Amino acid sequence: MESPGEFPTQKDTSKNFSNEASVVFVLGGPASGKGTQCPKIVEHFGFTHLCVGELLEEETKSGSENGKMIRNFKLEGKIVPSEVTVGILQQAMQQSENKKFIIDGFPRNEENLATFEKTVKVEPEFVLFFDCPEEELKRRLLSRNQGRADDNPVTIEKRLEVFKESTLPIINYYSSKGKVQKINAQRSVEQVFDDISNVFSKLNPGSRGASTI
Ligand SMILES: Nc1ncnc2c1ncn2[C@@H]1O[C@H](COP(=O)(O)OP(=O)(O)OP(=O)(O)O)[C@@H](O)[C@H]1O
Ligand SMILES: O=c1ccn([C@@H]2O[C@H](COP(=O)(O)O)[C@@H](O)[C@H]2O)c(=O)[nH]1
Ligand SMILES: [Mg+2]
Repeated sequence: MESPGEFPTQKDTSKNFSNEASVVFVLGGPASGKGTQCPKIVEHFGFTHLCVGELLEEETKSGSENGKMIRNFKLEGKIVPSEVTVGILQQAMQQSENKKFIIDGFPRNEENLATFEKTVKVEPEFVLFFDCPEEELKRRLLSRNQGRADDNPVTIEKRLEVFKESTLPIINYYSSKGKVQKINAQRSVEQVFDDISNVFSKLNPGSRGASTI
């Protein structure tokens, strides 16, 4: 167990966030297109994109003990402990002027969700779910070619397993609450964004104030 000093400060932000932050979670299998579509949502709908995988990647460059641990977890396709991830995410939310967030690739499992609910205390307006067949995900992962250490055949298999075992239940949980907006992600980038635009135009997230837990 690392010293508490290793973690970013986790202030109780319930007062800050409960009345002003608006959150949309963006979930889907690895390479389903989340990182391709989120900048378009930023451009057209004024959200701030927080890609949790990238925030964790930045931490690996800090040279901290947490950074080393995160690098190993990512290489093994495992989900980083929630207190670390939520600490980093919460810090990014606090530092942002904009309080409308699309949170990409989180929550990945029950522990992530429970820690976010307990700490950040913001209920997502909805979950944008990129639905894509596994064969297409594998094809995209093997041809992404962006230098990601976790885009190798062994880690890809692990990430796909973790998605099915740990993240699909989170999507099903929000689905049972009527909060999932499912997008067919196996179409062109433009067609996928057309559907996303329809969802954001219809639901207009961020317009009614925050949803608190
Ligand atoms: N609609 C699409 N059709 C075909 N290829 C796509 C589409 N959307 C994205 N891609 C390609 O698939 C690959 C993965 O996309 P992207 O990085 O956006 O996925 P991701 O969901 O963010 O993945 P990860 O969870 O691994 O970060 C990239 O090479 C991207 O160019
Ligand atoms: O909430 C999260 C998000 C990501 N991770 C780790 O990062 C990699 C890559 O994430 P992408 O969203 O696919 O870019 C993922 O495999 C996990 O190891 C995490 O632990 N928790
Ligand atoms: Mg991504």
